[in-house]
Amino acid sequence: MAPAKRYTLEQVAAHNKEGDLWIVVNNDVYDLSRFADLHPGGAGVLVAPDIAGTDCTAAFFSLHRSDVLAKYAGLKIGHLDVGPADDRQPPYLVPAPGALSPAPHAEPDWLVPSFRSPYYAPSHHALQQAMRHFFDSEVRAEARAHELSGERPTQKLVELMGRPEWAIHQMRMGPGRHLHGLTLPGGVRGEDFDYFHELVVIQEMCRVGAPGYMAGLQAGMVIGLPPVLNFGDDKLKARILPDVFAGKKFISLAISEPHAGSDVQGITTTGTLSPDGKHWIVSGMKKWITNGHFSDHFMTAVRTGPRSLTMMLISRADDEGAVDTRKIKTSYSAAAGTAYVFLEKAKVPVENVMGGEGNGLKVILSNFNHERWVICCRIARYSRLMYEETWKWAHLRKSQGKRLIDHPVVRAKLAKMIYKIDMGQAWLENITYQMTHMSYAEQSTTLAGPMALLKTFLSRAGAEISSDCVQIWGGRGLTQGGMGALVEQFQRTYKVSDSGLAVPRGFGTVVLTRPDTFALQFDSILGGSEEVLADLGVRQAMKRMPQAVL
Ligand code: HEM
Repeated sequence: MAPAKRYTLEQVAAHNKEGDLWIVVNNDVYDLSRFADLHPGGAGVLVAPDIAGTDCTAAFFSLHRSDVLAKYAGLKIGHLDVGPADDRQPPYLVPAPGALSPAPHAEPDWLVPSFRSPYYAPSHHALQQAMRHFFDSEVRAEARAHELSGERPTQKLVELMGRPEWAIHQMRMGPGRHLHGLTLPGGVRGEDFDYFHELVVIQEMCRVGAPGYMAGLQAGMVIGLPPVLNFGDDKLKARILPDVFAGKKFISLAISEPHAGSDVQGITTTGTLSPDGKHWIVSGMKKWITNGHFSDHFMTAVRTGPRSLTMMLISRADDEGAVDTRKIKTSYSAAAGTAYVFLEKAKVPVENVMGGEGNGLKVILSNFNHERWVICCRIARYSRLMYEETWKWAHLRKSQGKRLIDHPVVRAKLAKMIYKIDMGQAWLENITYQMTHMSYAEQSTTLAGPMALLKTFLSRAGAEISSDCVQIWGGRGLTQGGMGALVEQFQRTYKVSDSGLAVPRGFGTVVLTRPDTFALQFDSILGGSEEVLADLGVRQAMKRMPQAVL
C-alpha cells in the first residue's frame, strides 16, 4: 500500500472555499469539496472562515462522535505533516476496535490494569478480549444504524455469531452440557465456561450501546430456549438446538397476553387434546413477544385445563397458516421484532410439551433467577456506558467559558454515577461468585432474595443515572442520532433494561400470593418492579429469620 500523502497546514489552508474545501481533523486531512452540500449539519458551517482550510479538530469533536470519521473514511486524503513520525500522536485518542476505554471508571475494576480481582482468571480475560474485538468490529456499526432504522439484525451477522469459532448463541445460554467439547473464543474450554464467562459475554454485548437492536439479537432465545435445554428430550434437542445455535432459526418465549399480562392465571390461550391423542390443538393470542415477528418457534404457555398450565413448543413449520404474527410499535427499537402471536387451531405434537402436562408454572419459574441475573448484568453495563459517554462529553463540551467537568454541579452528578456503577458491579460479582459455587436448587432458595434486591438497586440506579446524564447532555440527550445518541436511547429504553427481557415478554416479577396461585407483575410498565422486587427480597430474608432474635 502506498504511504498516505502528507500535507502541511499551509497546503491545507489554500483549500478554503466552496467547491475546494479541505479541513484537518485529528491529524488527518479531509477533502469536503463535494461532501459539503451533503453534510447533515449544512454546508454553511464548513465554509466558515474559522473552519475551511483549518485544523478544526476541537470544533469537530464537540459536535460529532468519532464513529462519524470511520463512516466517512472515504473523504480522507492524507495526514497532516506534523514533523518527525514520533511526534505524530493525534490530539484526540480514538480507541481502536477491541481496546479498553482509557476513561476512568469506564471499565469495571477487574479490567483496570492496576487492579486485582479474586473472581476472574486468565480465561475470562481472554474471552473478554475476543468478545470486545468481535462486537467492536463486527457488530457496533450495524447495531447503531439498525437501532435507529428499526431493521432487525442481518441474517449474515446472526449466522456469523453462530459459527463454531464464535458460538456466541451457545455461550448466552450459560454454562452447561451444550458447551461441552467446544473450544470457545479466547481458547476457553466449553467444560470450563462458568457464570463469569457468561457475564463477560453479556456485558461486552451491551457495550455496543443499542438496547433495542440487542433485544433483536436472539434475546428471545435467551428466555425461550431454556425449557428445551432443561426439559426437552434428546430427539427434540437434536431437532431444535443446532439451527438455533447456528443462528438459522429463531425462538421466542410466548407467555403474556393482552388480558393476562400480569396474571398467568388469566391466560386464555387454550389447548385441547385431539381425539387420537397425538396433538394439542391450540388457539389464542400472545402479546409483547420479543423477536416474535421473525421467530420460527414459540415456547408457549397454554391453558390445558381449569387449573392446568402447560408449556409447549409451537413451530410455524408444524402447522403453516395456524401461526401468525404482527409487529407491535414500542418505545424501544423495532429491531427487537416485538410482536403479537396469533394461534388459530395450531396442531402441536404432544412430544412438544415441556416438563409434562400441567407443569407449566414449574417450567416458567425454573429460569427466573438466571433471567434476573442476566438483566442485572445488562443494566450494570448499560449504566456504565452512559456514565462513560457523559464523562467524555463533560470534557469536550464548554459552557460559560469552562468545560462541563469544571463545574462542581456536573462533577457532583458524575460522582453519584461512579459510586452507583461500581457498587452495582461489585454486588453483581459477589452474587455471580455464589452462583458458581451453588447447585441450582441452592441458588433458587438462597439467591432469589439477594438477586431481587440487586435488580431493584441496579434498575433504580439506572433510572437515576439516565436522568443525570440527560441533565448534563441537555437537548442532545433528547434528540435521536448524533453525539447524544446513546444517552437519548437509554432514557427512552432503560425500562427495557430495567425489566430487561421481561417488558417485551410482559412479565418480570413472580409474586407467590398463595401456594397454589401466582401473579406475574409487569416490571416497569406499571412501575411496580422495584417495589415488588424489594418486597420479595425482604420476604425472602424474613424466611431466614429465626423465630426470635434478641
Ligand atoms: C469529516 C468531516 C465531517 C463529516 C464527515 C461530518 C458529518 C456529520 C454528520 C454525519 C452529522 C450528523 C450528526 C452525527 O451523526 O453526528 C453532522 C452534523 C453536524 N456537523 Fe458535521 N461533519 C464533518 C465536519 C464538520 C465540521 C468541520 C463542522 C463545523 C464545526 C461540522 C458541523 C456540524 C454541525 C453543526 C452538525 C449538527 C450537529 C447537531 O445537530 O448537534 N461538521 N456532521
